[in-house]
Amino acid sequence: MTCKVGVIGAGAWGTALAQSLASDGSDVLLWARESEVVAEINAQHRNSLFLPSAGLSPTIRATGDLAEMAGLSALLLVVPAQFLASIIALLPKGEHDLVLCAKGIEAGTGRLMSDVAAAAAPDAQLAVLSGPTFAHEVAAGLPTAVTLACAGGEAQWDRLAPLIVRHTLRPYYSDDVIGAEIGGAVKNVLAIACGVVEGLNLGQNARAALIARGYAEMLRFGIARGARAETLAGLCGLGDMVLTCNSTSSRNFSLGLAIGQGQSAAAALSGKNSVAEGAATAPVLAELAAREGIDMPIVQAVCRLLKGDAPAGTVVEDMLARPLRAEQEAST
Ligand SMILES: NC(=O)C1=CN([C@@H]2O[C@H](COP(=O)(O)OP(=O)(O)OC[C@H]3O[C@@H](n4cnc5c(N)ncnc54)[C@H](O)[C@@H]3O)[C@@H](O)[C@H]2O)C=CC1
Ligand SMILES: O=C(CO)COP(=O)(O)O
Repeated sequence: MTCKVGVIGAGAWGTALAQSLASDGSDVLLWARESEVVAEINAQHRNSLFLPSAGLSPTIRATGDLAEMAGLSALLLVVPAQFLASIIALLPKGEHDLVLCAKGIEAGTGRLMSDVAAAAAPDAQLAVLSGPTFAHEVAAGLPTAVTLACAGGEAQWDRLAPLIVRHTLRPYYSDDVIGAEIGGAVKNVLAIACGVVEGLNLGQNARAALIARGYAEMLRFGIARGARAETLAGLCGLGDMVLTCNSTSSRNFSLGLAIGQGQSAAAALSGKNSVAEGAATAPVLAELAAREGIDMPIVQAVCRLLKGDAPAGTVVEDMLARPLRAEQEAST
């Protein structure tokens, strides 16, 4: 079978997406940065560094050479957000579909992933794949649904959906690329906050309040940037919050949990192979919100905790002391 789809980035999510694509016998080309990951996938059909739970299909071929991606119809970009610009600059140029799968905002520039990709690959057709998708569940073939937001509208969806859909991976169409990106980027920061609440043993009422008020922050930021509210209410926004704000399988939630239990963010993040995107996104998101006059107190509180400005208990006391306000103002 001819290979049509390439996956760039063999962390947990890129490996799981490759496994899903290969689940019907399709050939998949998977680029890994680490030579030992390339070797292990090709020889043993495993990725013990990033997704140790999964056995991989022999129709996944790993490579360390991005030039091999030339000529493929669609490339799924699954490197962490902070590395997207450097990797995309190395890709063969072309009019292929680039599907952005990282959830984050570029530190230093404040660019969304679609801004990064549009600048580096002006001829490519951009789409965003995002939703509630723990990698180990997708790799195990458990049912999962995602938003596939296509900048090129339905014509692009007609090309891409057949390449991505599988028995247990179900994409839903959207043309709201910005909404899909903002949902995924902001929920990672909110998942850190929910982990802190868990670490402090503040109870389930507090977590539910944080999810609802965090969603109001996501809406305010998203709408100010041109996202549609209904996109954020879907899989890539609220759907992904329901997953990651409630589970220690989330690296972002687990980071917050460690902070709530008294560890510094630096200690909780050190020595890890895996990424907690919210840690890099929170400061740049807070800065963008402040610059644009968008009220995001939970995001600001996460930033204080990541910087180590105050103990978690003090940050929570400050949140509780905020002036009362009307709930519905949150989404206006
Ligand atoms: N793991 C998951 O369940 C999901 C992850 N995502 C998103 O996918 C993106 C990738 O995350 P994971 O696959 O989980 O990563 P991971 O945490 O499993 O692995 C880290 C990745 O970073 C790469 N990396 C490290 N340094 C690099 C550098 N200098 N340049 C380029 N790449 C470098 C590694 O090669 C590896 O692919 C993130 O934006 C994450 O939010 C989205 C949905 C689900
Ligand atoms: O985005 C994810 C699931 O949708 C994965 O979340 P974490 O990056 O917090 O593990």
